[in-house]
Amino acid sequence: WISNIRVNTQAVLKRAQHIQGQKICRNQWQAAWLLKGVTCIDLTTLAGDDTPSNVHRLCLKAIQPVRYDLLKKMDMHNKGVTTAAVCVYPSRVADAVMLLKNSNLPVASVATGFPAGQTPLETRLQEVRRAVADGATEIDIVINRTLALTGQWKAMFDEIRQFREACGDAHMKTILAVGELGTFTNVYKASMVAMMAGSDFIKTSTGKEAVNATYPVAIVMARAIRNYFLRTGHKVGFKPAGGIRTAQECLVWLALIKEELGNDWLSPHLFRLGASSLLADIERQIYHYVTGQYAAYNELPIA
Ligand SMILES: O=C[C@H](O)COP(=O)(O)O
Repeated sequence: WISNIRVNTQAVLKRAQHIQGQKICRNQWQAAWLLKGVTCIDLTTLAGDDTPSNVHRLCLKAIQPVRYDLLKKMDMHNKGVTTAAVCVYPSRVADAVMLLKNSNLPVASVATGFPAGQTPLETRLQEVRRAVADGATEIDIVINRTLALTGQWKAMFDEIRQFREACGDAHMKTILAVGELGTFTNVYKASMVAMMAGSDFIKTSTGKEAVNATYPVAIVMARAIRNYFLRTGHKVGFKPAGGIRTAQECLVWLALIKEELGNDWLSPHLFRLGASSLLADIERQIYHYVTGQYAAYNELPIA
């Protein structure tokens, strides 16, 4: 069944163009959608120079993602607006868990040889177990692109099953690294295999490939999620990640999810935006909505 899957490229591109070209909502509707976007962000730092202190700062930003006075002006100060999670490298999980221990915010860890996934299987499994032991309740694994590109779907399924087992109760998000899969057909197949192997979410990219989250690829993955739901009754989440930086892009992503998957997916349980610098622009747009002016850089703490 997996081998017979084919994707109509032209239809995908046309649909993506249509969604991208739609008018964006304005004023209070835009502010409300942007706040919804904030609650779906996996606030991320995945850099070689990460330290306990920049992870601490990230966690504080995740707890209070938009300035209190701005939320108060919108009567949203007591609605518990936080990001969905923070996402870090395995070595920084303990730092994030310590800072977030009094909040409900989950810590997500990338694992399995992120971003390339080119370490031995046992090392990748060990990395998952270690991140879970340190307190991560969400694990973002990367698939083995070698297996996908050589059509070894059953072997890929078996690997992801092992990651699933290593995750235990932690939610597993499976990163397809779509920019390295070559074709939409491979993206659809990889999505299906990842869902069949027990992924809670499928995620587009690591943020480290040359091409990351694009709207056409999102259409392909969303259709796979929808078809999987129709076949099994099981809802799998979707996480675009990599290169998502502006409030405008956030609005397009939300519109795409609403149209392709429906309102059930418009919640952090089933939708995440993986981003390291998107929040700053959203907060800037909210500042503009509330005050009528654009903020100077010193007026908004950096995410
Ligand atoms: O998983 C999240 C991505 O690595 C974030 O990518 P970004 O730094 O381009 O926002």
